[in-house]
Amino acid sequence: MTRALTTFLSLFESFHSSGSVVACAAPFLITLVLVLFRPSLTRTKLPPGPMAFPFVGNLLSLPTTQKAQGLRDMEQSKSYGDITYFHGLGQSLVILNNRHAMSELFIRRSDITGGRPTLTMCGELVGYNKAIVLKQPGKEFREMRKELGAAVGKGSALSRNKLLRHQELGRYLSNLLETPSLLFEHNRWLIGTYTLSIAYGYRPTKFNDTFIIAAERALAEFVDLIQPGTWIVDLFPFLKHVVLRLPFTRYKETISRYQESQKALSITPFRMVKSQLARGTAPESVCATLINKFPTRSTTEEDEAYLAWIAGNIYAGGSDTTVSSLCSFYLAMCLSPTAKKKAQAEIDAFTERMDRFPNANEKDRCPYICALISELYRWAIVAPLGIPHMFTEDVEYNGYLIPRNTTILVNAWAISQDPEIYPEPDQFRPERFLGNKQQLDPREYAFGGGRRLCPGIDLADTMMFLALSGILAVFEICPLPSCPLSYAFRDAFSRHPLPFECSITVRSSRAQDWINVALAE
Ligand code: HEM
Repeated sequence: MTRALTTFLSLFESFHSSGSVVACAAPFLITLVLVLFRPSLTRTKLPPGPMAFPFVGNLLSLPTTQKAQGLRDMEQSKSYGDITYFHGLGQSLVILNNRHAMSELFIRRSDITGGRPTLTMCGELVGYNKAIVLKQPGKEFREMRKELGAAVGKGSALSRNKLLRHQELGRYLSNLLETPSLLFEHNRWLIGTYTLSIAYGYRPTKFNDTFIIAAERALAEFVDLIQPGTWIVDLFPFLKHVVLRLPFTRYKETISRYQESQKALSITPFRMVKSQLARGTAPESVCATLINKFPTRSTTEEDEAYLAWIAGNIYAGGSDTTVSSLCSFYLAMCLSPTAKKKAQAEIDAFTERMDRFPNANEKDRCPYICALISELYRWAIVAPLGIPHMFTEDVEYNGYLIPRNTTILVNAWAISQDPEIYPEPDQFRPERFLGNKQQLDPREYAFGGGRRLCPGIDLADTMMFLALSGILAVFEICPLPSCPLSYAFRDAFSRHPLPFECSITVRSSRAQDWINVALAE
């Protein structure tokens, strides 16, 4: 309809310039068009947004950092309502400001909100469009999600107790005790080890493991690649043929460098497992299971990429995000001694009775620690604006028309801080998720939603549960009087607490025993 109206307006302009014939016919034409298009005229009302300027629209009002954007959108939601609309340079974007808009548009209309914005540079030119996260909905997307869900979702066939071993946790605790100042590096190592052993049966022994370094480089480049406004080919895809030929732009070198990193994250570990399988030495893993299940799908490079990117999503999607929650846990324990004491009492009762740390399938025996994990997902939300989706059709909402191909962001940060859902939202309070009157589970928005809901929620819960149980059983975590702590985060694609120091000491003489038991497993 928008196109019909535009065509009409340009027709009207050309008639207007051609003189008297039109002068006579114009009233008739106007009446005809008004009658024909009247319902659609009211429908084409776009959602409200900040003031627009020619050409750039109101894109300049888009704040640059995610936290600022979250804050600002909360402000804006008071003036614009549920949704805020940005447009310019041929692009349009809508931010869903609250839980109501999220469930109405994102979840109830998940049939048309499952697309991803097309990223020519990152997806097409560097090759990340083979990864689930950038795949457009369709048969292959559904199949990949199904396989990943079967591998890491609830009730997956893989034995988590075997893959996420206490031995790695014991090594983490022991290393952390030796060098507590390297807290963030130890956290990265533990989650890296967990995700790599699930994906490939691979267990790095040191921080500077070659695979972890290559994967981290690829993820950093991925973040660089998806930054809005960085790559001209994302705004004007037809330029991709031009920029590749231009001398001096270095596009070609950049693309091939990024392609190499992309393959180091996906194809290299895949081929490692493939040759281990051929030699009969492959440990249990998602990748080995996939190769055995689809023996004919790993002959061409295209097929390899398909399987490699099912397993590749585990490290790519699960490491940086879970590390963020694990780092926030230490911050929360320093700032909320009451929550820490209650969690320690729960884990002490477990370890005294069982003489070991809990296993992956024993979450229900530690409800306070599970509630603490939920509160971490809310209090220190990892992806404040989620990952952009795209409307695959025009949609009407509250009398507004949101055009097809509009990018959608959910302001998950605003939901997590809504005082009507979470009284005193800045307080860290696991009790919100215990008892009869529980508050909204943050898994309903902190992991995205609809058809693209994060497939790793259950795995993230399990990794967090194992890590937190061990840490709480063994360590006393306290703020350092010399280093004031603050609730401050590095704003990026995923949010991480800013580096901080805290005191990490052994809680009791038995703590060293628990570490030794774990190391010996
Ligand atoms: C605390 C941990 C985690 C957080 C906060 C998190 C958050 C998210 C969010 C917000 C999305 C976007 C969903 C959407 O577009 O609506 C997402 C997608 C995704 N996550 Fe996670 N995630 C976490 C852990 C994991 C883990 C452990 C895995 C491993 C399997 C994983 C794999 C993925 C994948 C593959 C996608 C893309 C899904 C798609 O595009 O269809 N995530 N995650």
